[in-house]
Amino acid sequence: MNSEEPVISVQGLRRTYGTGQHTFEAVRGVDLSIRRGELFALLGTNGAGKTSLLEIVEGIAPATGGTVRVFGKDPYRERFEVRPRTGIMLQEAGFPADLTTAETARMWHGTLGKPRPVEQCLAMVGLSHRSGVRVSSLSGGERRRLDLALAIMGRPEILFLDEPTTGLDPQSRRSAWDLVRTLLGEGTTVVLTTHYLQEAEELADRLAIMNEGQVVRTGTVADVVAAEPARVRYRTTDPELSDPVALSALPALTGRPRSEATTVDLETTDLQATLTALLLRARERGSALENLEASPASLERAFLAIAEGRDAESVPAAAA
Ligand SMILES: Nc1ncnc2c1ncn2[C@@H]1O[C@H](COP(=O)(O)OP(=O)(O)OP(=O)(O)O)[C@@H](O)[C@H]1O
Repeated sequence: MNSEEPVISVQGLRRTYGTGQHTFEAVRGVDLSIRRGELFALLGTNGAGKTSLLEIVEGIAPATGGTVRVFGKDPYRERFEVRPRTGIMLQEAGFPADLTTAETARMWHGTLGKPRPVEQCLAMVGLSHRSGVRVSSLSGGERRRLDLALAIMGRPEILFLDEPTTGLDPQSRRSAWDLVRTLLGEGTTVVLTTHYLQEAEELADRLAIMNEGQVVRTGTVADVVAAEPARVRYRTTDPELSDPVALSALPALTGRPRSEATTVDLETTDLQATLTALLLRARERGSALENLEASPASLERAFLAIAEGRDAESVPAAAA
């Protein structure tokens, strides 16, 4: 395999659950390309299809349609070649409850080719002091960390992390991020799903946002944020500064200005240009812009716009 080729390549991927009249298409034609050594984050609302997609890429389930290649191979049909090179942390692991942390780790260790030592893995996730404790007595966050320890034990070239930090306290979450950064530094490719947008902002080289089984946005965090407008809001009693038609001449607006009672909302692709023109106009007229708020675009806003069906690219630009 050429080193320039993506380590994961997904084309036209579909996954349907059920048969006959009761089918549900959870993944509806997804294309993705993930490069060696990057962290790729998969974001989306509950039920968007992230896990359904990941399970196919992980080789756990077959695709209903389309193609997936991991290291240039089919991860489901050629599972025995692909699986030893990957590490998977599922949303729920299901360990035998009566084994201790160390026994669980040793059991998993025995199934791997060139594993990291058990003690090293437990230390990497901060669980050394819980080695002798039964899994049933671990806290939810400690179980997530044990999951992570097992996922990295086989020195995977690709690590799949499905909501790895759910249930972790803020300090443990940051420790997990540090561990992921260390693994990235060693050349590991990481595919992450998360509902913590800050996690994606901190870690992701590139990301995709899924909605209703499709990828609706992909790129770096900066690319995705750039597609989302900034917002300006103020209150005024000046009819000229609250008239949507008069305001439409302001530069860089996306969508039509909205005015309700005395509150005005604007969206812009260039916050500075719009604000400058607006403030000059207010000064010329001797009018006050009360409670003036200007908020730049963010990943959270881009996500919410997609989740609420207000996808930025589908909003028509205002007439200049
Ligand atoms: N075995 C199944 N049979 C039928 N429908 C399923 C099955 N598994 C998942 N689904 C449906 O497929 C859709 C996608 O589910 P999936 O778990 O992939 O979403 P997700 O993006 O991972 O969500 P979450 O963020 O909540 O984990 C959901 O509507 C879900 O109800």
